[in-house]
Amino acid sequence: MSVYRNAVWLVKGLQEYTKSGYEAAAKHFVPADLDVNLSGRSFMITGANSGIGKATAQEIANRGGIVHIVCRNKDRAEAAKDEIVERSKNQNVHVHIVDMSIARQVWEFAQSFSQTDAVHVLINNAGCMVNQRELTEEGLEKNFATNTLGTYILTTALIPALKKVQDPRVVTVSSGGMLTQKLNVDDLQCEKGTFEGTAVYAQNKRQQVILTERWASQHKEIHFSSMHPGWADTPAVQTSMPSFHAKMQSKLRTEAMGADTVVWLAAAAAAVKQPSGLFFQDRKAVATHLPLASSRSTPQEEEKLLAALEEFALKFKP
Ligand SMILES: NC(=O)c1ccc[n+]([C@@H]2O[C@H](COP(=O)([O-])OP(=O)(O)OC[C@H]3O[C@@H](n4cnc5c(N)ncnc54)[C@H](O)[C@@H]3O)[C@@H](O)[C@H]2O)c1
Repeated sequence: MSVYRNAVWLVKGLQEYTKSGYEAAAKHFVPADLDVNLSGRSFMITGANSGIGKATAQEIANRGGIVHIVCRNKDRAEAAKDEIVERSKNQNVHVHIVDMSIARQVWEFAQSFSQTDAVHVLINNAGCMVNQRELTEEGLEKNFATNTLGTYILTTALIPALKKVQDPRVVTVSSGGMLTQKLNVDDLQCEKGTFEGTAVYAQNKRQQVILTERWASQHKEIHFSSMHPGWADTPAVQTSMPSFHAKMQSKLRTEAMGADTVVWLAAAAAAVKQPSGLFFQDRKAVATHLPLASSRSTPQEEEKLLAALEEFALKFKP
């Protein structure tokens, strides 16, 4: 089955996820959707010192939003902030230093942030594809800790604050790669079989899509969406997938093209006219399963994922 899924997905990717796929889709965009003034609205963006996250932060700052960038490395975060401020002339850009793979840090940050600041839109963008099985200082597999557990803790910890504001939204930057995976709750720490970074990453991205659906059904006051940015030329693709990057370089999207649907979901009025919980690509809700891929999970498997994440999260709650 995985050979079938990978083959169908690659053909789809070559048509849709590339720069030409973006240009074809963009012909149907409504440009006025992003003619918005975001002053007074607060956007938290994880992993915003580079790539899609930084391009998103720039677009939001350009429209007057209050931008909170959540990054691991202080120097890189400050440099990104300076660039965003310089280009947008918007001084309302704030840096927060958090390692999203360390559950305790994510908890502490979310709790202290919600005591002092408001958040209207949370953008879960930070992500990684670590190709060897590596453990965090808390003993968790690093891809899972960053992509799934970090996203889970930050989102659930901010839900009470999101419920206090007007038009709250959560956008999670997943990946079309998740289409190759069926949810697997039996090996969240990747202890069984051979470790393959791309598959582990895609499994985490599937988990993000399921979390988005679950959160949408549990918290009706908040608009949740997950999305695929397409294949964009970013540091993550250059370092984690060097041979894919070398082969595809001329066909990859720019970072701004990758960020377009994130910005649209975070800022456009049209986005919240769509139901909550869907998966987007190029400003359109798209299927979360390939045809005949047998990748659907049962409600019991999804409940098991949520219960496991809750258990991990509570273990590290300060
Ligand atoms: N570029 C693509 O083609 C593509 C395709 C599908 C999905 N994505 C997703 O887009 C998102 C952004 O990736 P990108 O391609 O812009 O790459 P990127 O490397 O530029 O961005 C990833 C960001 O996440 C940050 N990050 C990683 N681990 C972190 C941690 N532990 N704590 C805090 N921050 C951390 C990085 O520092 C970086 O700023 C990711 O979630 C990625 O999975 C990208």
